[in-house]
Amino acid sequence: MEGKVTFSLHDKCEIIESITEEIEEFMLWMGSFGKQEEGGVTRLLYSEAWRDAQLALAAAMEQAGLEASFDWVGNLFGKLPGTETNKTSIMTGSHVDTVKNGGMYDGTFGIAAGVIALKYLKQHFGMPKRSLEVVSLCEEEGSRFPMTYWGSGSITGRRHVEEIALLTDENGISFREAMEAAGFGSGTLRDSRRQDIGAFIELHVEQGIVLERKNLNIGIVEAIVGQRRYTIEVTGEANHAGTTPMMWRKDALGGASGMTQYLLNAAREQGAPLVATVGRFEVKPNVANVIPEKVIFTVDVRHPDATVLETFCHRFLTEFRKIAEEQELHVQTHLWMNASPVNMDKGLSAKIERICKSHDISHLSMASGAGHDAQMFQHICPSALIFVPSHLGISHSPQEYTSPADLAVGTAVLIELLYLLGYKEEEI
Ligand SMILES: NC(=O)NC(NC(N)=O)C(=O)[O-]
Ligand SMILES: [Zn+2]
Ligand SMILES: [Zn+2]
Repeated sequence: MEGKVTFSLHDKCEIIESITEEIEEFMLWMGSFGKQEEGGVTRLLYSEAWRDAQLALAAAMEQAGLEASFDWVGNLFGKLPGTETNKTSIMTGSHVDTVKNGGMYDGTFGIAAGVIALKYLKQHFGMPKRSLEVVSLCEEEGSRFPMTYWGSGSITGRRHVEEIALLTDENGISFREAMEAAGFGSGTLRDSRRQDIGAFIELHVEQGIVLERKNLNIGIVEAIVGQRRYTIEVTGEANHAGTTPMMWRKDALGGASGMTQYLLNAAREQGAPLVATVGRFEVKPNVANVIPEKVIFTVDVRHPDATVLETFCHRFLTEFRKIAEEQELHVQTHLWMNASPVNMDKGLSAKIERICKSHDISHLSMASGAGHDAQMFQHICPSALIFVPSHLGISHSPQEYTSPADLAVGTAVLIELLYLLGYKEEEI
């Protein structure tokens, strides 16, 4: 194979043409696992839909000529073993889990593109010198349990089994129980921690509107924002809605809504790029004629600067305590996600830029306001994050959409990058 084929603009067009339909079909097929009546996709970690998707993906990987295997937590790998066995692996992929009633592309695209890229490379160039792997990461979103990056975190040593011991989902099912019911967390599977990854490349939909507005094909991510998530529990006193005068109530919802208003106003005041979200809000007992006894809600705050993020969080937590005290409520705050801002690898990003330039693919260096598995990998190896446009900038919604043509351009860039690293042994 050596020297037989080199990439050129002509080849790139051919690649795009030959994979456009394939990627579209793959995406639609994956979107059928966890398809909701409301139109979106729900694949929560270790659920039936999640398991069906992982098992079907394993079969698809084998069909594509890859060696498929699972690790202890349920990450799925498809490997094209390198002929030079002493070299570290080049890994690509993304997460298979979704938010509740989310889109078809978030996470899934990076896996689909990885499988198609490796299949293409094997068919056209045979076995690589350096092992190439595609990974379908078991969890990233934190949608079922208060735990994010469980897949990439387990591989990179940033998440540990002790952390899941006390976690339960909203139905009271424990993390352990769910993991074992799905067939994972057992001794027969190989340990998730990896020390042999030379580079990680994630292809993902932008989930924002920048690329589409600017009419560009590719985003090369320079940095990912820092992100914190809290669960806030406000406790008051349940009492009769008719007989309890307003000034003698301990209304948990009154307090929680004041906290929410404070948070959102403070975020607006602070201005971009800071963002704050209350995405979950649970009232107990949630009955019309009972003063709410308890409210549990989540806070998600993001900013690219760690100090600004820290200062803002300190400010709203102090105010939450003040509001609780004034209204004779009890407030408990639990920080369960604290991801620092991360810069992606400059060398890999420069390579991606070079590929785009050489093929006249329009591109932009940009920041990511969403969290990504690539930020976990960047802690252990050079990692890159490549975006393709999201139509109307909508994500975490059934309306999420990227055209097959845009997906194919991203996949073609991935193919070339993997080719350079795996077959041409370009230095990382
Ligand atoms: N790409 C994502 O949608 N990531 C999401 N999930 C995490 N873990 O950051 C998020 O909320 O940004
Ligand atoms: Zn997401
Ligand atoms: Zn994602």
